[in-house]
Amino acid sequence: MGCGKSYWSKQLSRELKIPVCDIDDIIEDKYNAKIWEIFHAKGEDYFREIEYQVLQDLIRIKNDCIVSCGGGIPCYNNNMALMNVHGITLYLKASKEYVFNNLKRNRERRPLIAKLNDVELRSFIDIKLDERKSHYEKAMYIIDIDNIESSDILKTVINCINQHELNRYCGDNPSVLIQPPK
Ligand SMILES: Nc1ncnc2c1ncn2[C@@H]1O[C@H](COP(=O)(O)OP(=O)(O)OP(=O)(O)O)[C@@H](O)[C@H]1O
Ligand SMILES: O=C(O)C1=C[C@@H](O)[C@@H](O)[C@H](O)C1
Ligand SMILES: [Mg+2]
Repeated sequence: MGCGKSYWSKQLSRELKIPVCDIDDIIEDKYNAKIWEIFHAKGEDYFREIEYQVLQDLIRIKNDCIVSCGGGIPCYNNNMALMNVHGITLYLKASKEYVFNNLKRNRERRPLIAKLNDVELRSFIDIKLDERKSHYEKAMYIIDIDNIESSDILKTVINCINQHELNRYCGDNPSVLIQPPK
């Protein structure tokens, strides 16, 4: 939630030349409405259902892409398990202060925090991150972004993906790892 998934996934997409699918953006395009408008008109339960549908659509299409999920996705339905089965999942773990600094700007675009003042926003982040922690931590990789220079975050994400692919390729035959290039 607010840790920079949308921001970093776009950078990652440019770097790896793999398309990015930001689930919030897909929903806004598909329903021709802003996320906050959907929340206001139809409520949160409806929004969680369409998030789930869009995630399933992305899985069905099976194109290689970088998916930036909404902050709530891992905590509803069986979304986290689905993402773990069908992709490589990374949690950009950020402290409450880091998230506050990201979210205090443009909060009107996020329906869950639009009407909160700074004190209320801090309290919301405090409660939500505690509530969501166990879901977020089911990701395959956890990157502690508070302790990484901003200029190194992308590199760390790419290293994680490469390492994952290498392990998957090698399976239980680690000798592949040490073969020199032909
Ligand atoms: N490294 C960064 N440098 C500058 N701005 C950043 C950085 N990371 C995040 N931001 C800004 O912080 C805000 C929150 O980031 P972003 O929207 O990417 O978070 P998110 O994890 O996608 O949130 P959500 O869970 O709501 O989808 C945005 O305004 C974004 O531009
Ligand atoms: O943390 C959340 O629950 C949300 C995060 C955003 O990505 C949007 O999906 C929406 O504002 C809800
Ligand atoms: Mg986002």
